[in-house]
Amino acid sequence: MLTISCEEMKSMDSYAIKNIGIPSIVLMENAALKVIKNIDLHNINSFTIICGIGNNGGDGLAIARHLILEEKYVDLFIIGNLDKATEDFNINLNILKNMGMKFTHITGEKDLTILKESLKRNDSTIDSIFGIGLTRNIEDLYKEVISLINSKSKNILSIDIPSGLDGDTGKVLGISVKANKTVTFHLMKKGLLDKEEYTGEIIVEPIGIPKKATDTILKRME
Ligand SMILES: NC(=O)C1=CN([C@@H]2O[C@H](COP(=O)(O)OP(=O)(O)OC[C@H]3O[C@@H](n4cnc5c(N)ncnc54)[C@H](O)[C@@H]3O)[C@@H](O)[C@H]2O)[C@@H](O)CC1
Ligand SMILES: [K+]
Repeated sequence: MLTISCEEMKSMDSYAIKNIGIPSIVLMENAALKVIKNIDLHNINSFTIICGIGNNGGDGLAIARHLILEEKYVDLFIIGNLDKATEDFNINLNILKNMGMKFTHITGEKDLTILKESLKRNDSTIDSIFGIGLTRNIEDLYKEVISLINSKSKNILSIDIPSGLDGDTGKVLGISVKANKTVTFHLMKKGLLDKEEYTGEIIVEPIGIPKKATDTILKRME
């Protein structure tokens, strides 16, 4: 099976956006719908969704929106500096705000208590903290959040990459989510191979990046 690096994924993303003209928000929406497709909506009715402030978090916000439209119960948590959020994250956060969706911004211990209760109560946890943008060891509040996710969740679904796993080497950067299932976008990432303990079942879902983008980048990086 073809596996790619985070760098190659970023290049394919940006080729599709810049050279082919697919708006990045379209790719994000496609990604969200592919995750929804892999959720058993007949048996899972309540979700705790934890979002970072990058595009992995943006995926989580779009997923939250579609679950709400499916009349599911969603507790939404965001961790990170909202002033540094990406454009696509903000588009999806703005939509949720306009829909009247409340969220807990995790900034301290009291928010961790709210998170813990949510994780214990709900059927499923969706990990949308970090994807291919994880660059360094996870520390502090992020570490506490991931530890709670691992210890209190009934079932964990990771978006693109279990948060904490290096997408290229598979190394655990301080701590990593231990998912039951990971839905990764476009192509298999090198770092997910043989990491069952952290990825759980891996599902690879195309998100609308044309073959021309993939082939161009693979040729460039030969
Ligand atoms: N149009 C697109 O670009 C698409 C992107 N997608 C999603 O976007 C993800 C990549 O998004 P980003 O590149 O924004 O990055 P991430 O969302 O993976 O990372 C978020 C942010 O975390 C910060 N960070 C990294 N390591 C950290 C650490 N140890 N502690 C605290 N903060 C840390 C980084 O500054 C980064 O901005 C993919 O994994 C995928 O889920 C998908 O929606 C497909 C489309
Ligand atoms: K993730």
